[in-house]
Amino acid sequence: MLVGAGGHAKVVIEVARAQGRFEIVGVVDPRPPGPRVLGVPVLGGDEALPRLRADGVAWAFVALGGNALRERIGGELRAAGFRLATLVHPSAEVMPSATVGEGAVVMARVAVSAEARVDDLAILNTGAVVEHDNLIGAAAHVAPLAALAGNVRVGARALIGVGSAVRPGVSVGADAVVGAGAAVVADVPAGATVGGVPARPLRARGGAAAR
Ligand SMILES: CC(=O)SCCNC(=O)CCNC(=O)[C@H](O)C(C)(C)COP(=O)(O)OP(=O)(O)OC[C@H]1O[C@@H](n2cnc3c(N)ncnc32)[C@H](O)[C@@H]1OP(=O)(O)O
Repeated sequence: MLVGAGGHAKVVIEVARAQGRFEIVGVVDPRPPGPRVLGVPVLGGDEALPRLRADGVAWAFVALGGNALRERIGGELRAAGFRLATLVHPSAEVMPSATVGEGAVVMARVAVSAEARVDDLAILNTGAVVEHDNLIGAAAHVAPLAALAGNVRVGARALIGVGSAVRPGVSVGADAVVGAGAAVVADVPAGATVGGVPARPLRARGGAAAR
């Protein structure tokens, strides 16, 4: 069962189908765009969760792009007795010494290198490169084609924007945002928004949709 019926959920459904480990019985979303998402039925809003658990649905996945929201809903699902699935597209390369946490998704053509650690509820989006010894914090999001060199640390709920690059050994703090196309050459404080080449603090206006 998935929580969320938006664009991110569509990709998650495709990844789950390609992986072939889980049968998706339905989607839960209080404001779905329609009765089905890629053919998967919408089963209702949050009120449907206890019934699904009672009916024997054991596994859940939070298919929501917002990092803080995904972390919160993941905690609520666990408290309600669900286990969080780990979804990995078959075209992704996850080296044997790397680990990927519960509730995390690894999209198509992602590379996760030696001894990288990807914590629970993280998103590694299409084509991202997570090099050796990286630590990707809980509910962080590495967007499509972002490249993290060796020994990079990404804090919980941080967003590494599409197509950005992060220098070896750099730490990006919790809840920070790295803008699309940035080159991050120095540590980013928790909660900061940076962008550009090299990345500098931005006076971001905070549009949630842009994230
Ligand atoms: C499958 C998927 O879609 S996954 C989606 C992953 N999401 C992303 O990668 C999104 C990353 N987000 C961004 O890059 C956003 O532009 C943000 C978060 C950096 C800023 O967004 P907002 O807070 O809405 O800021 P806004 O667009 O109003 O721009 C504020 C200023 O920063 C500048 N700016 C915005 N983004 C960037 C950027 N990536 N690099 C450099 N400068 C930027 C703007 O030009 C503007 O400058 P000005 O004040 O001189 O006019």
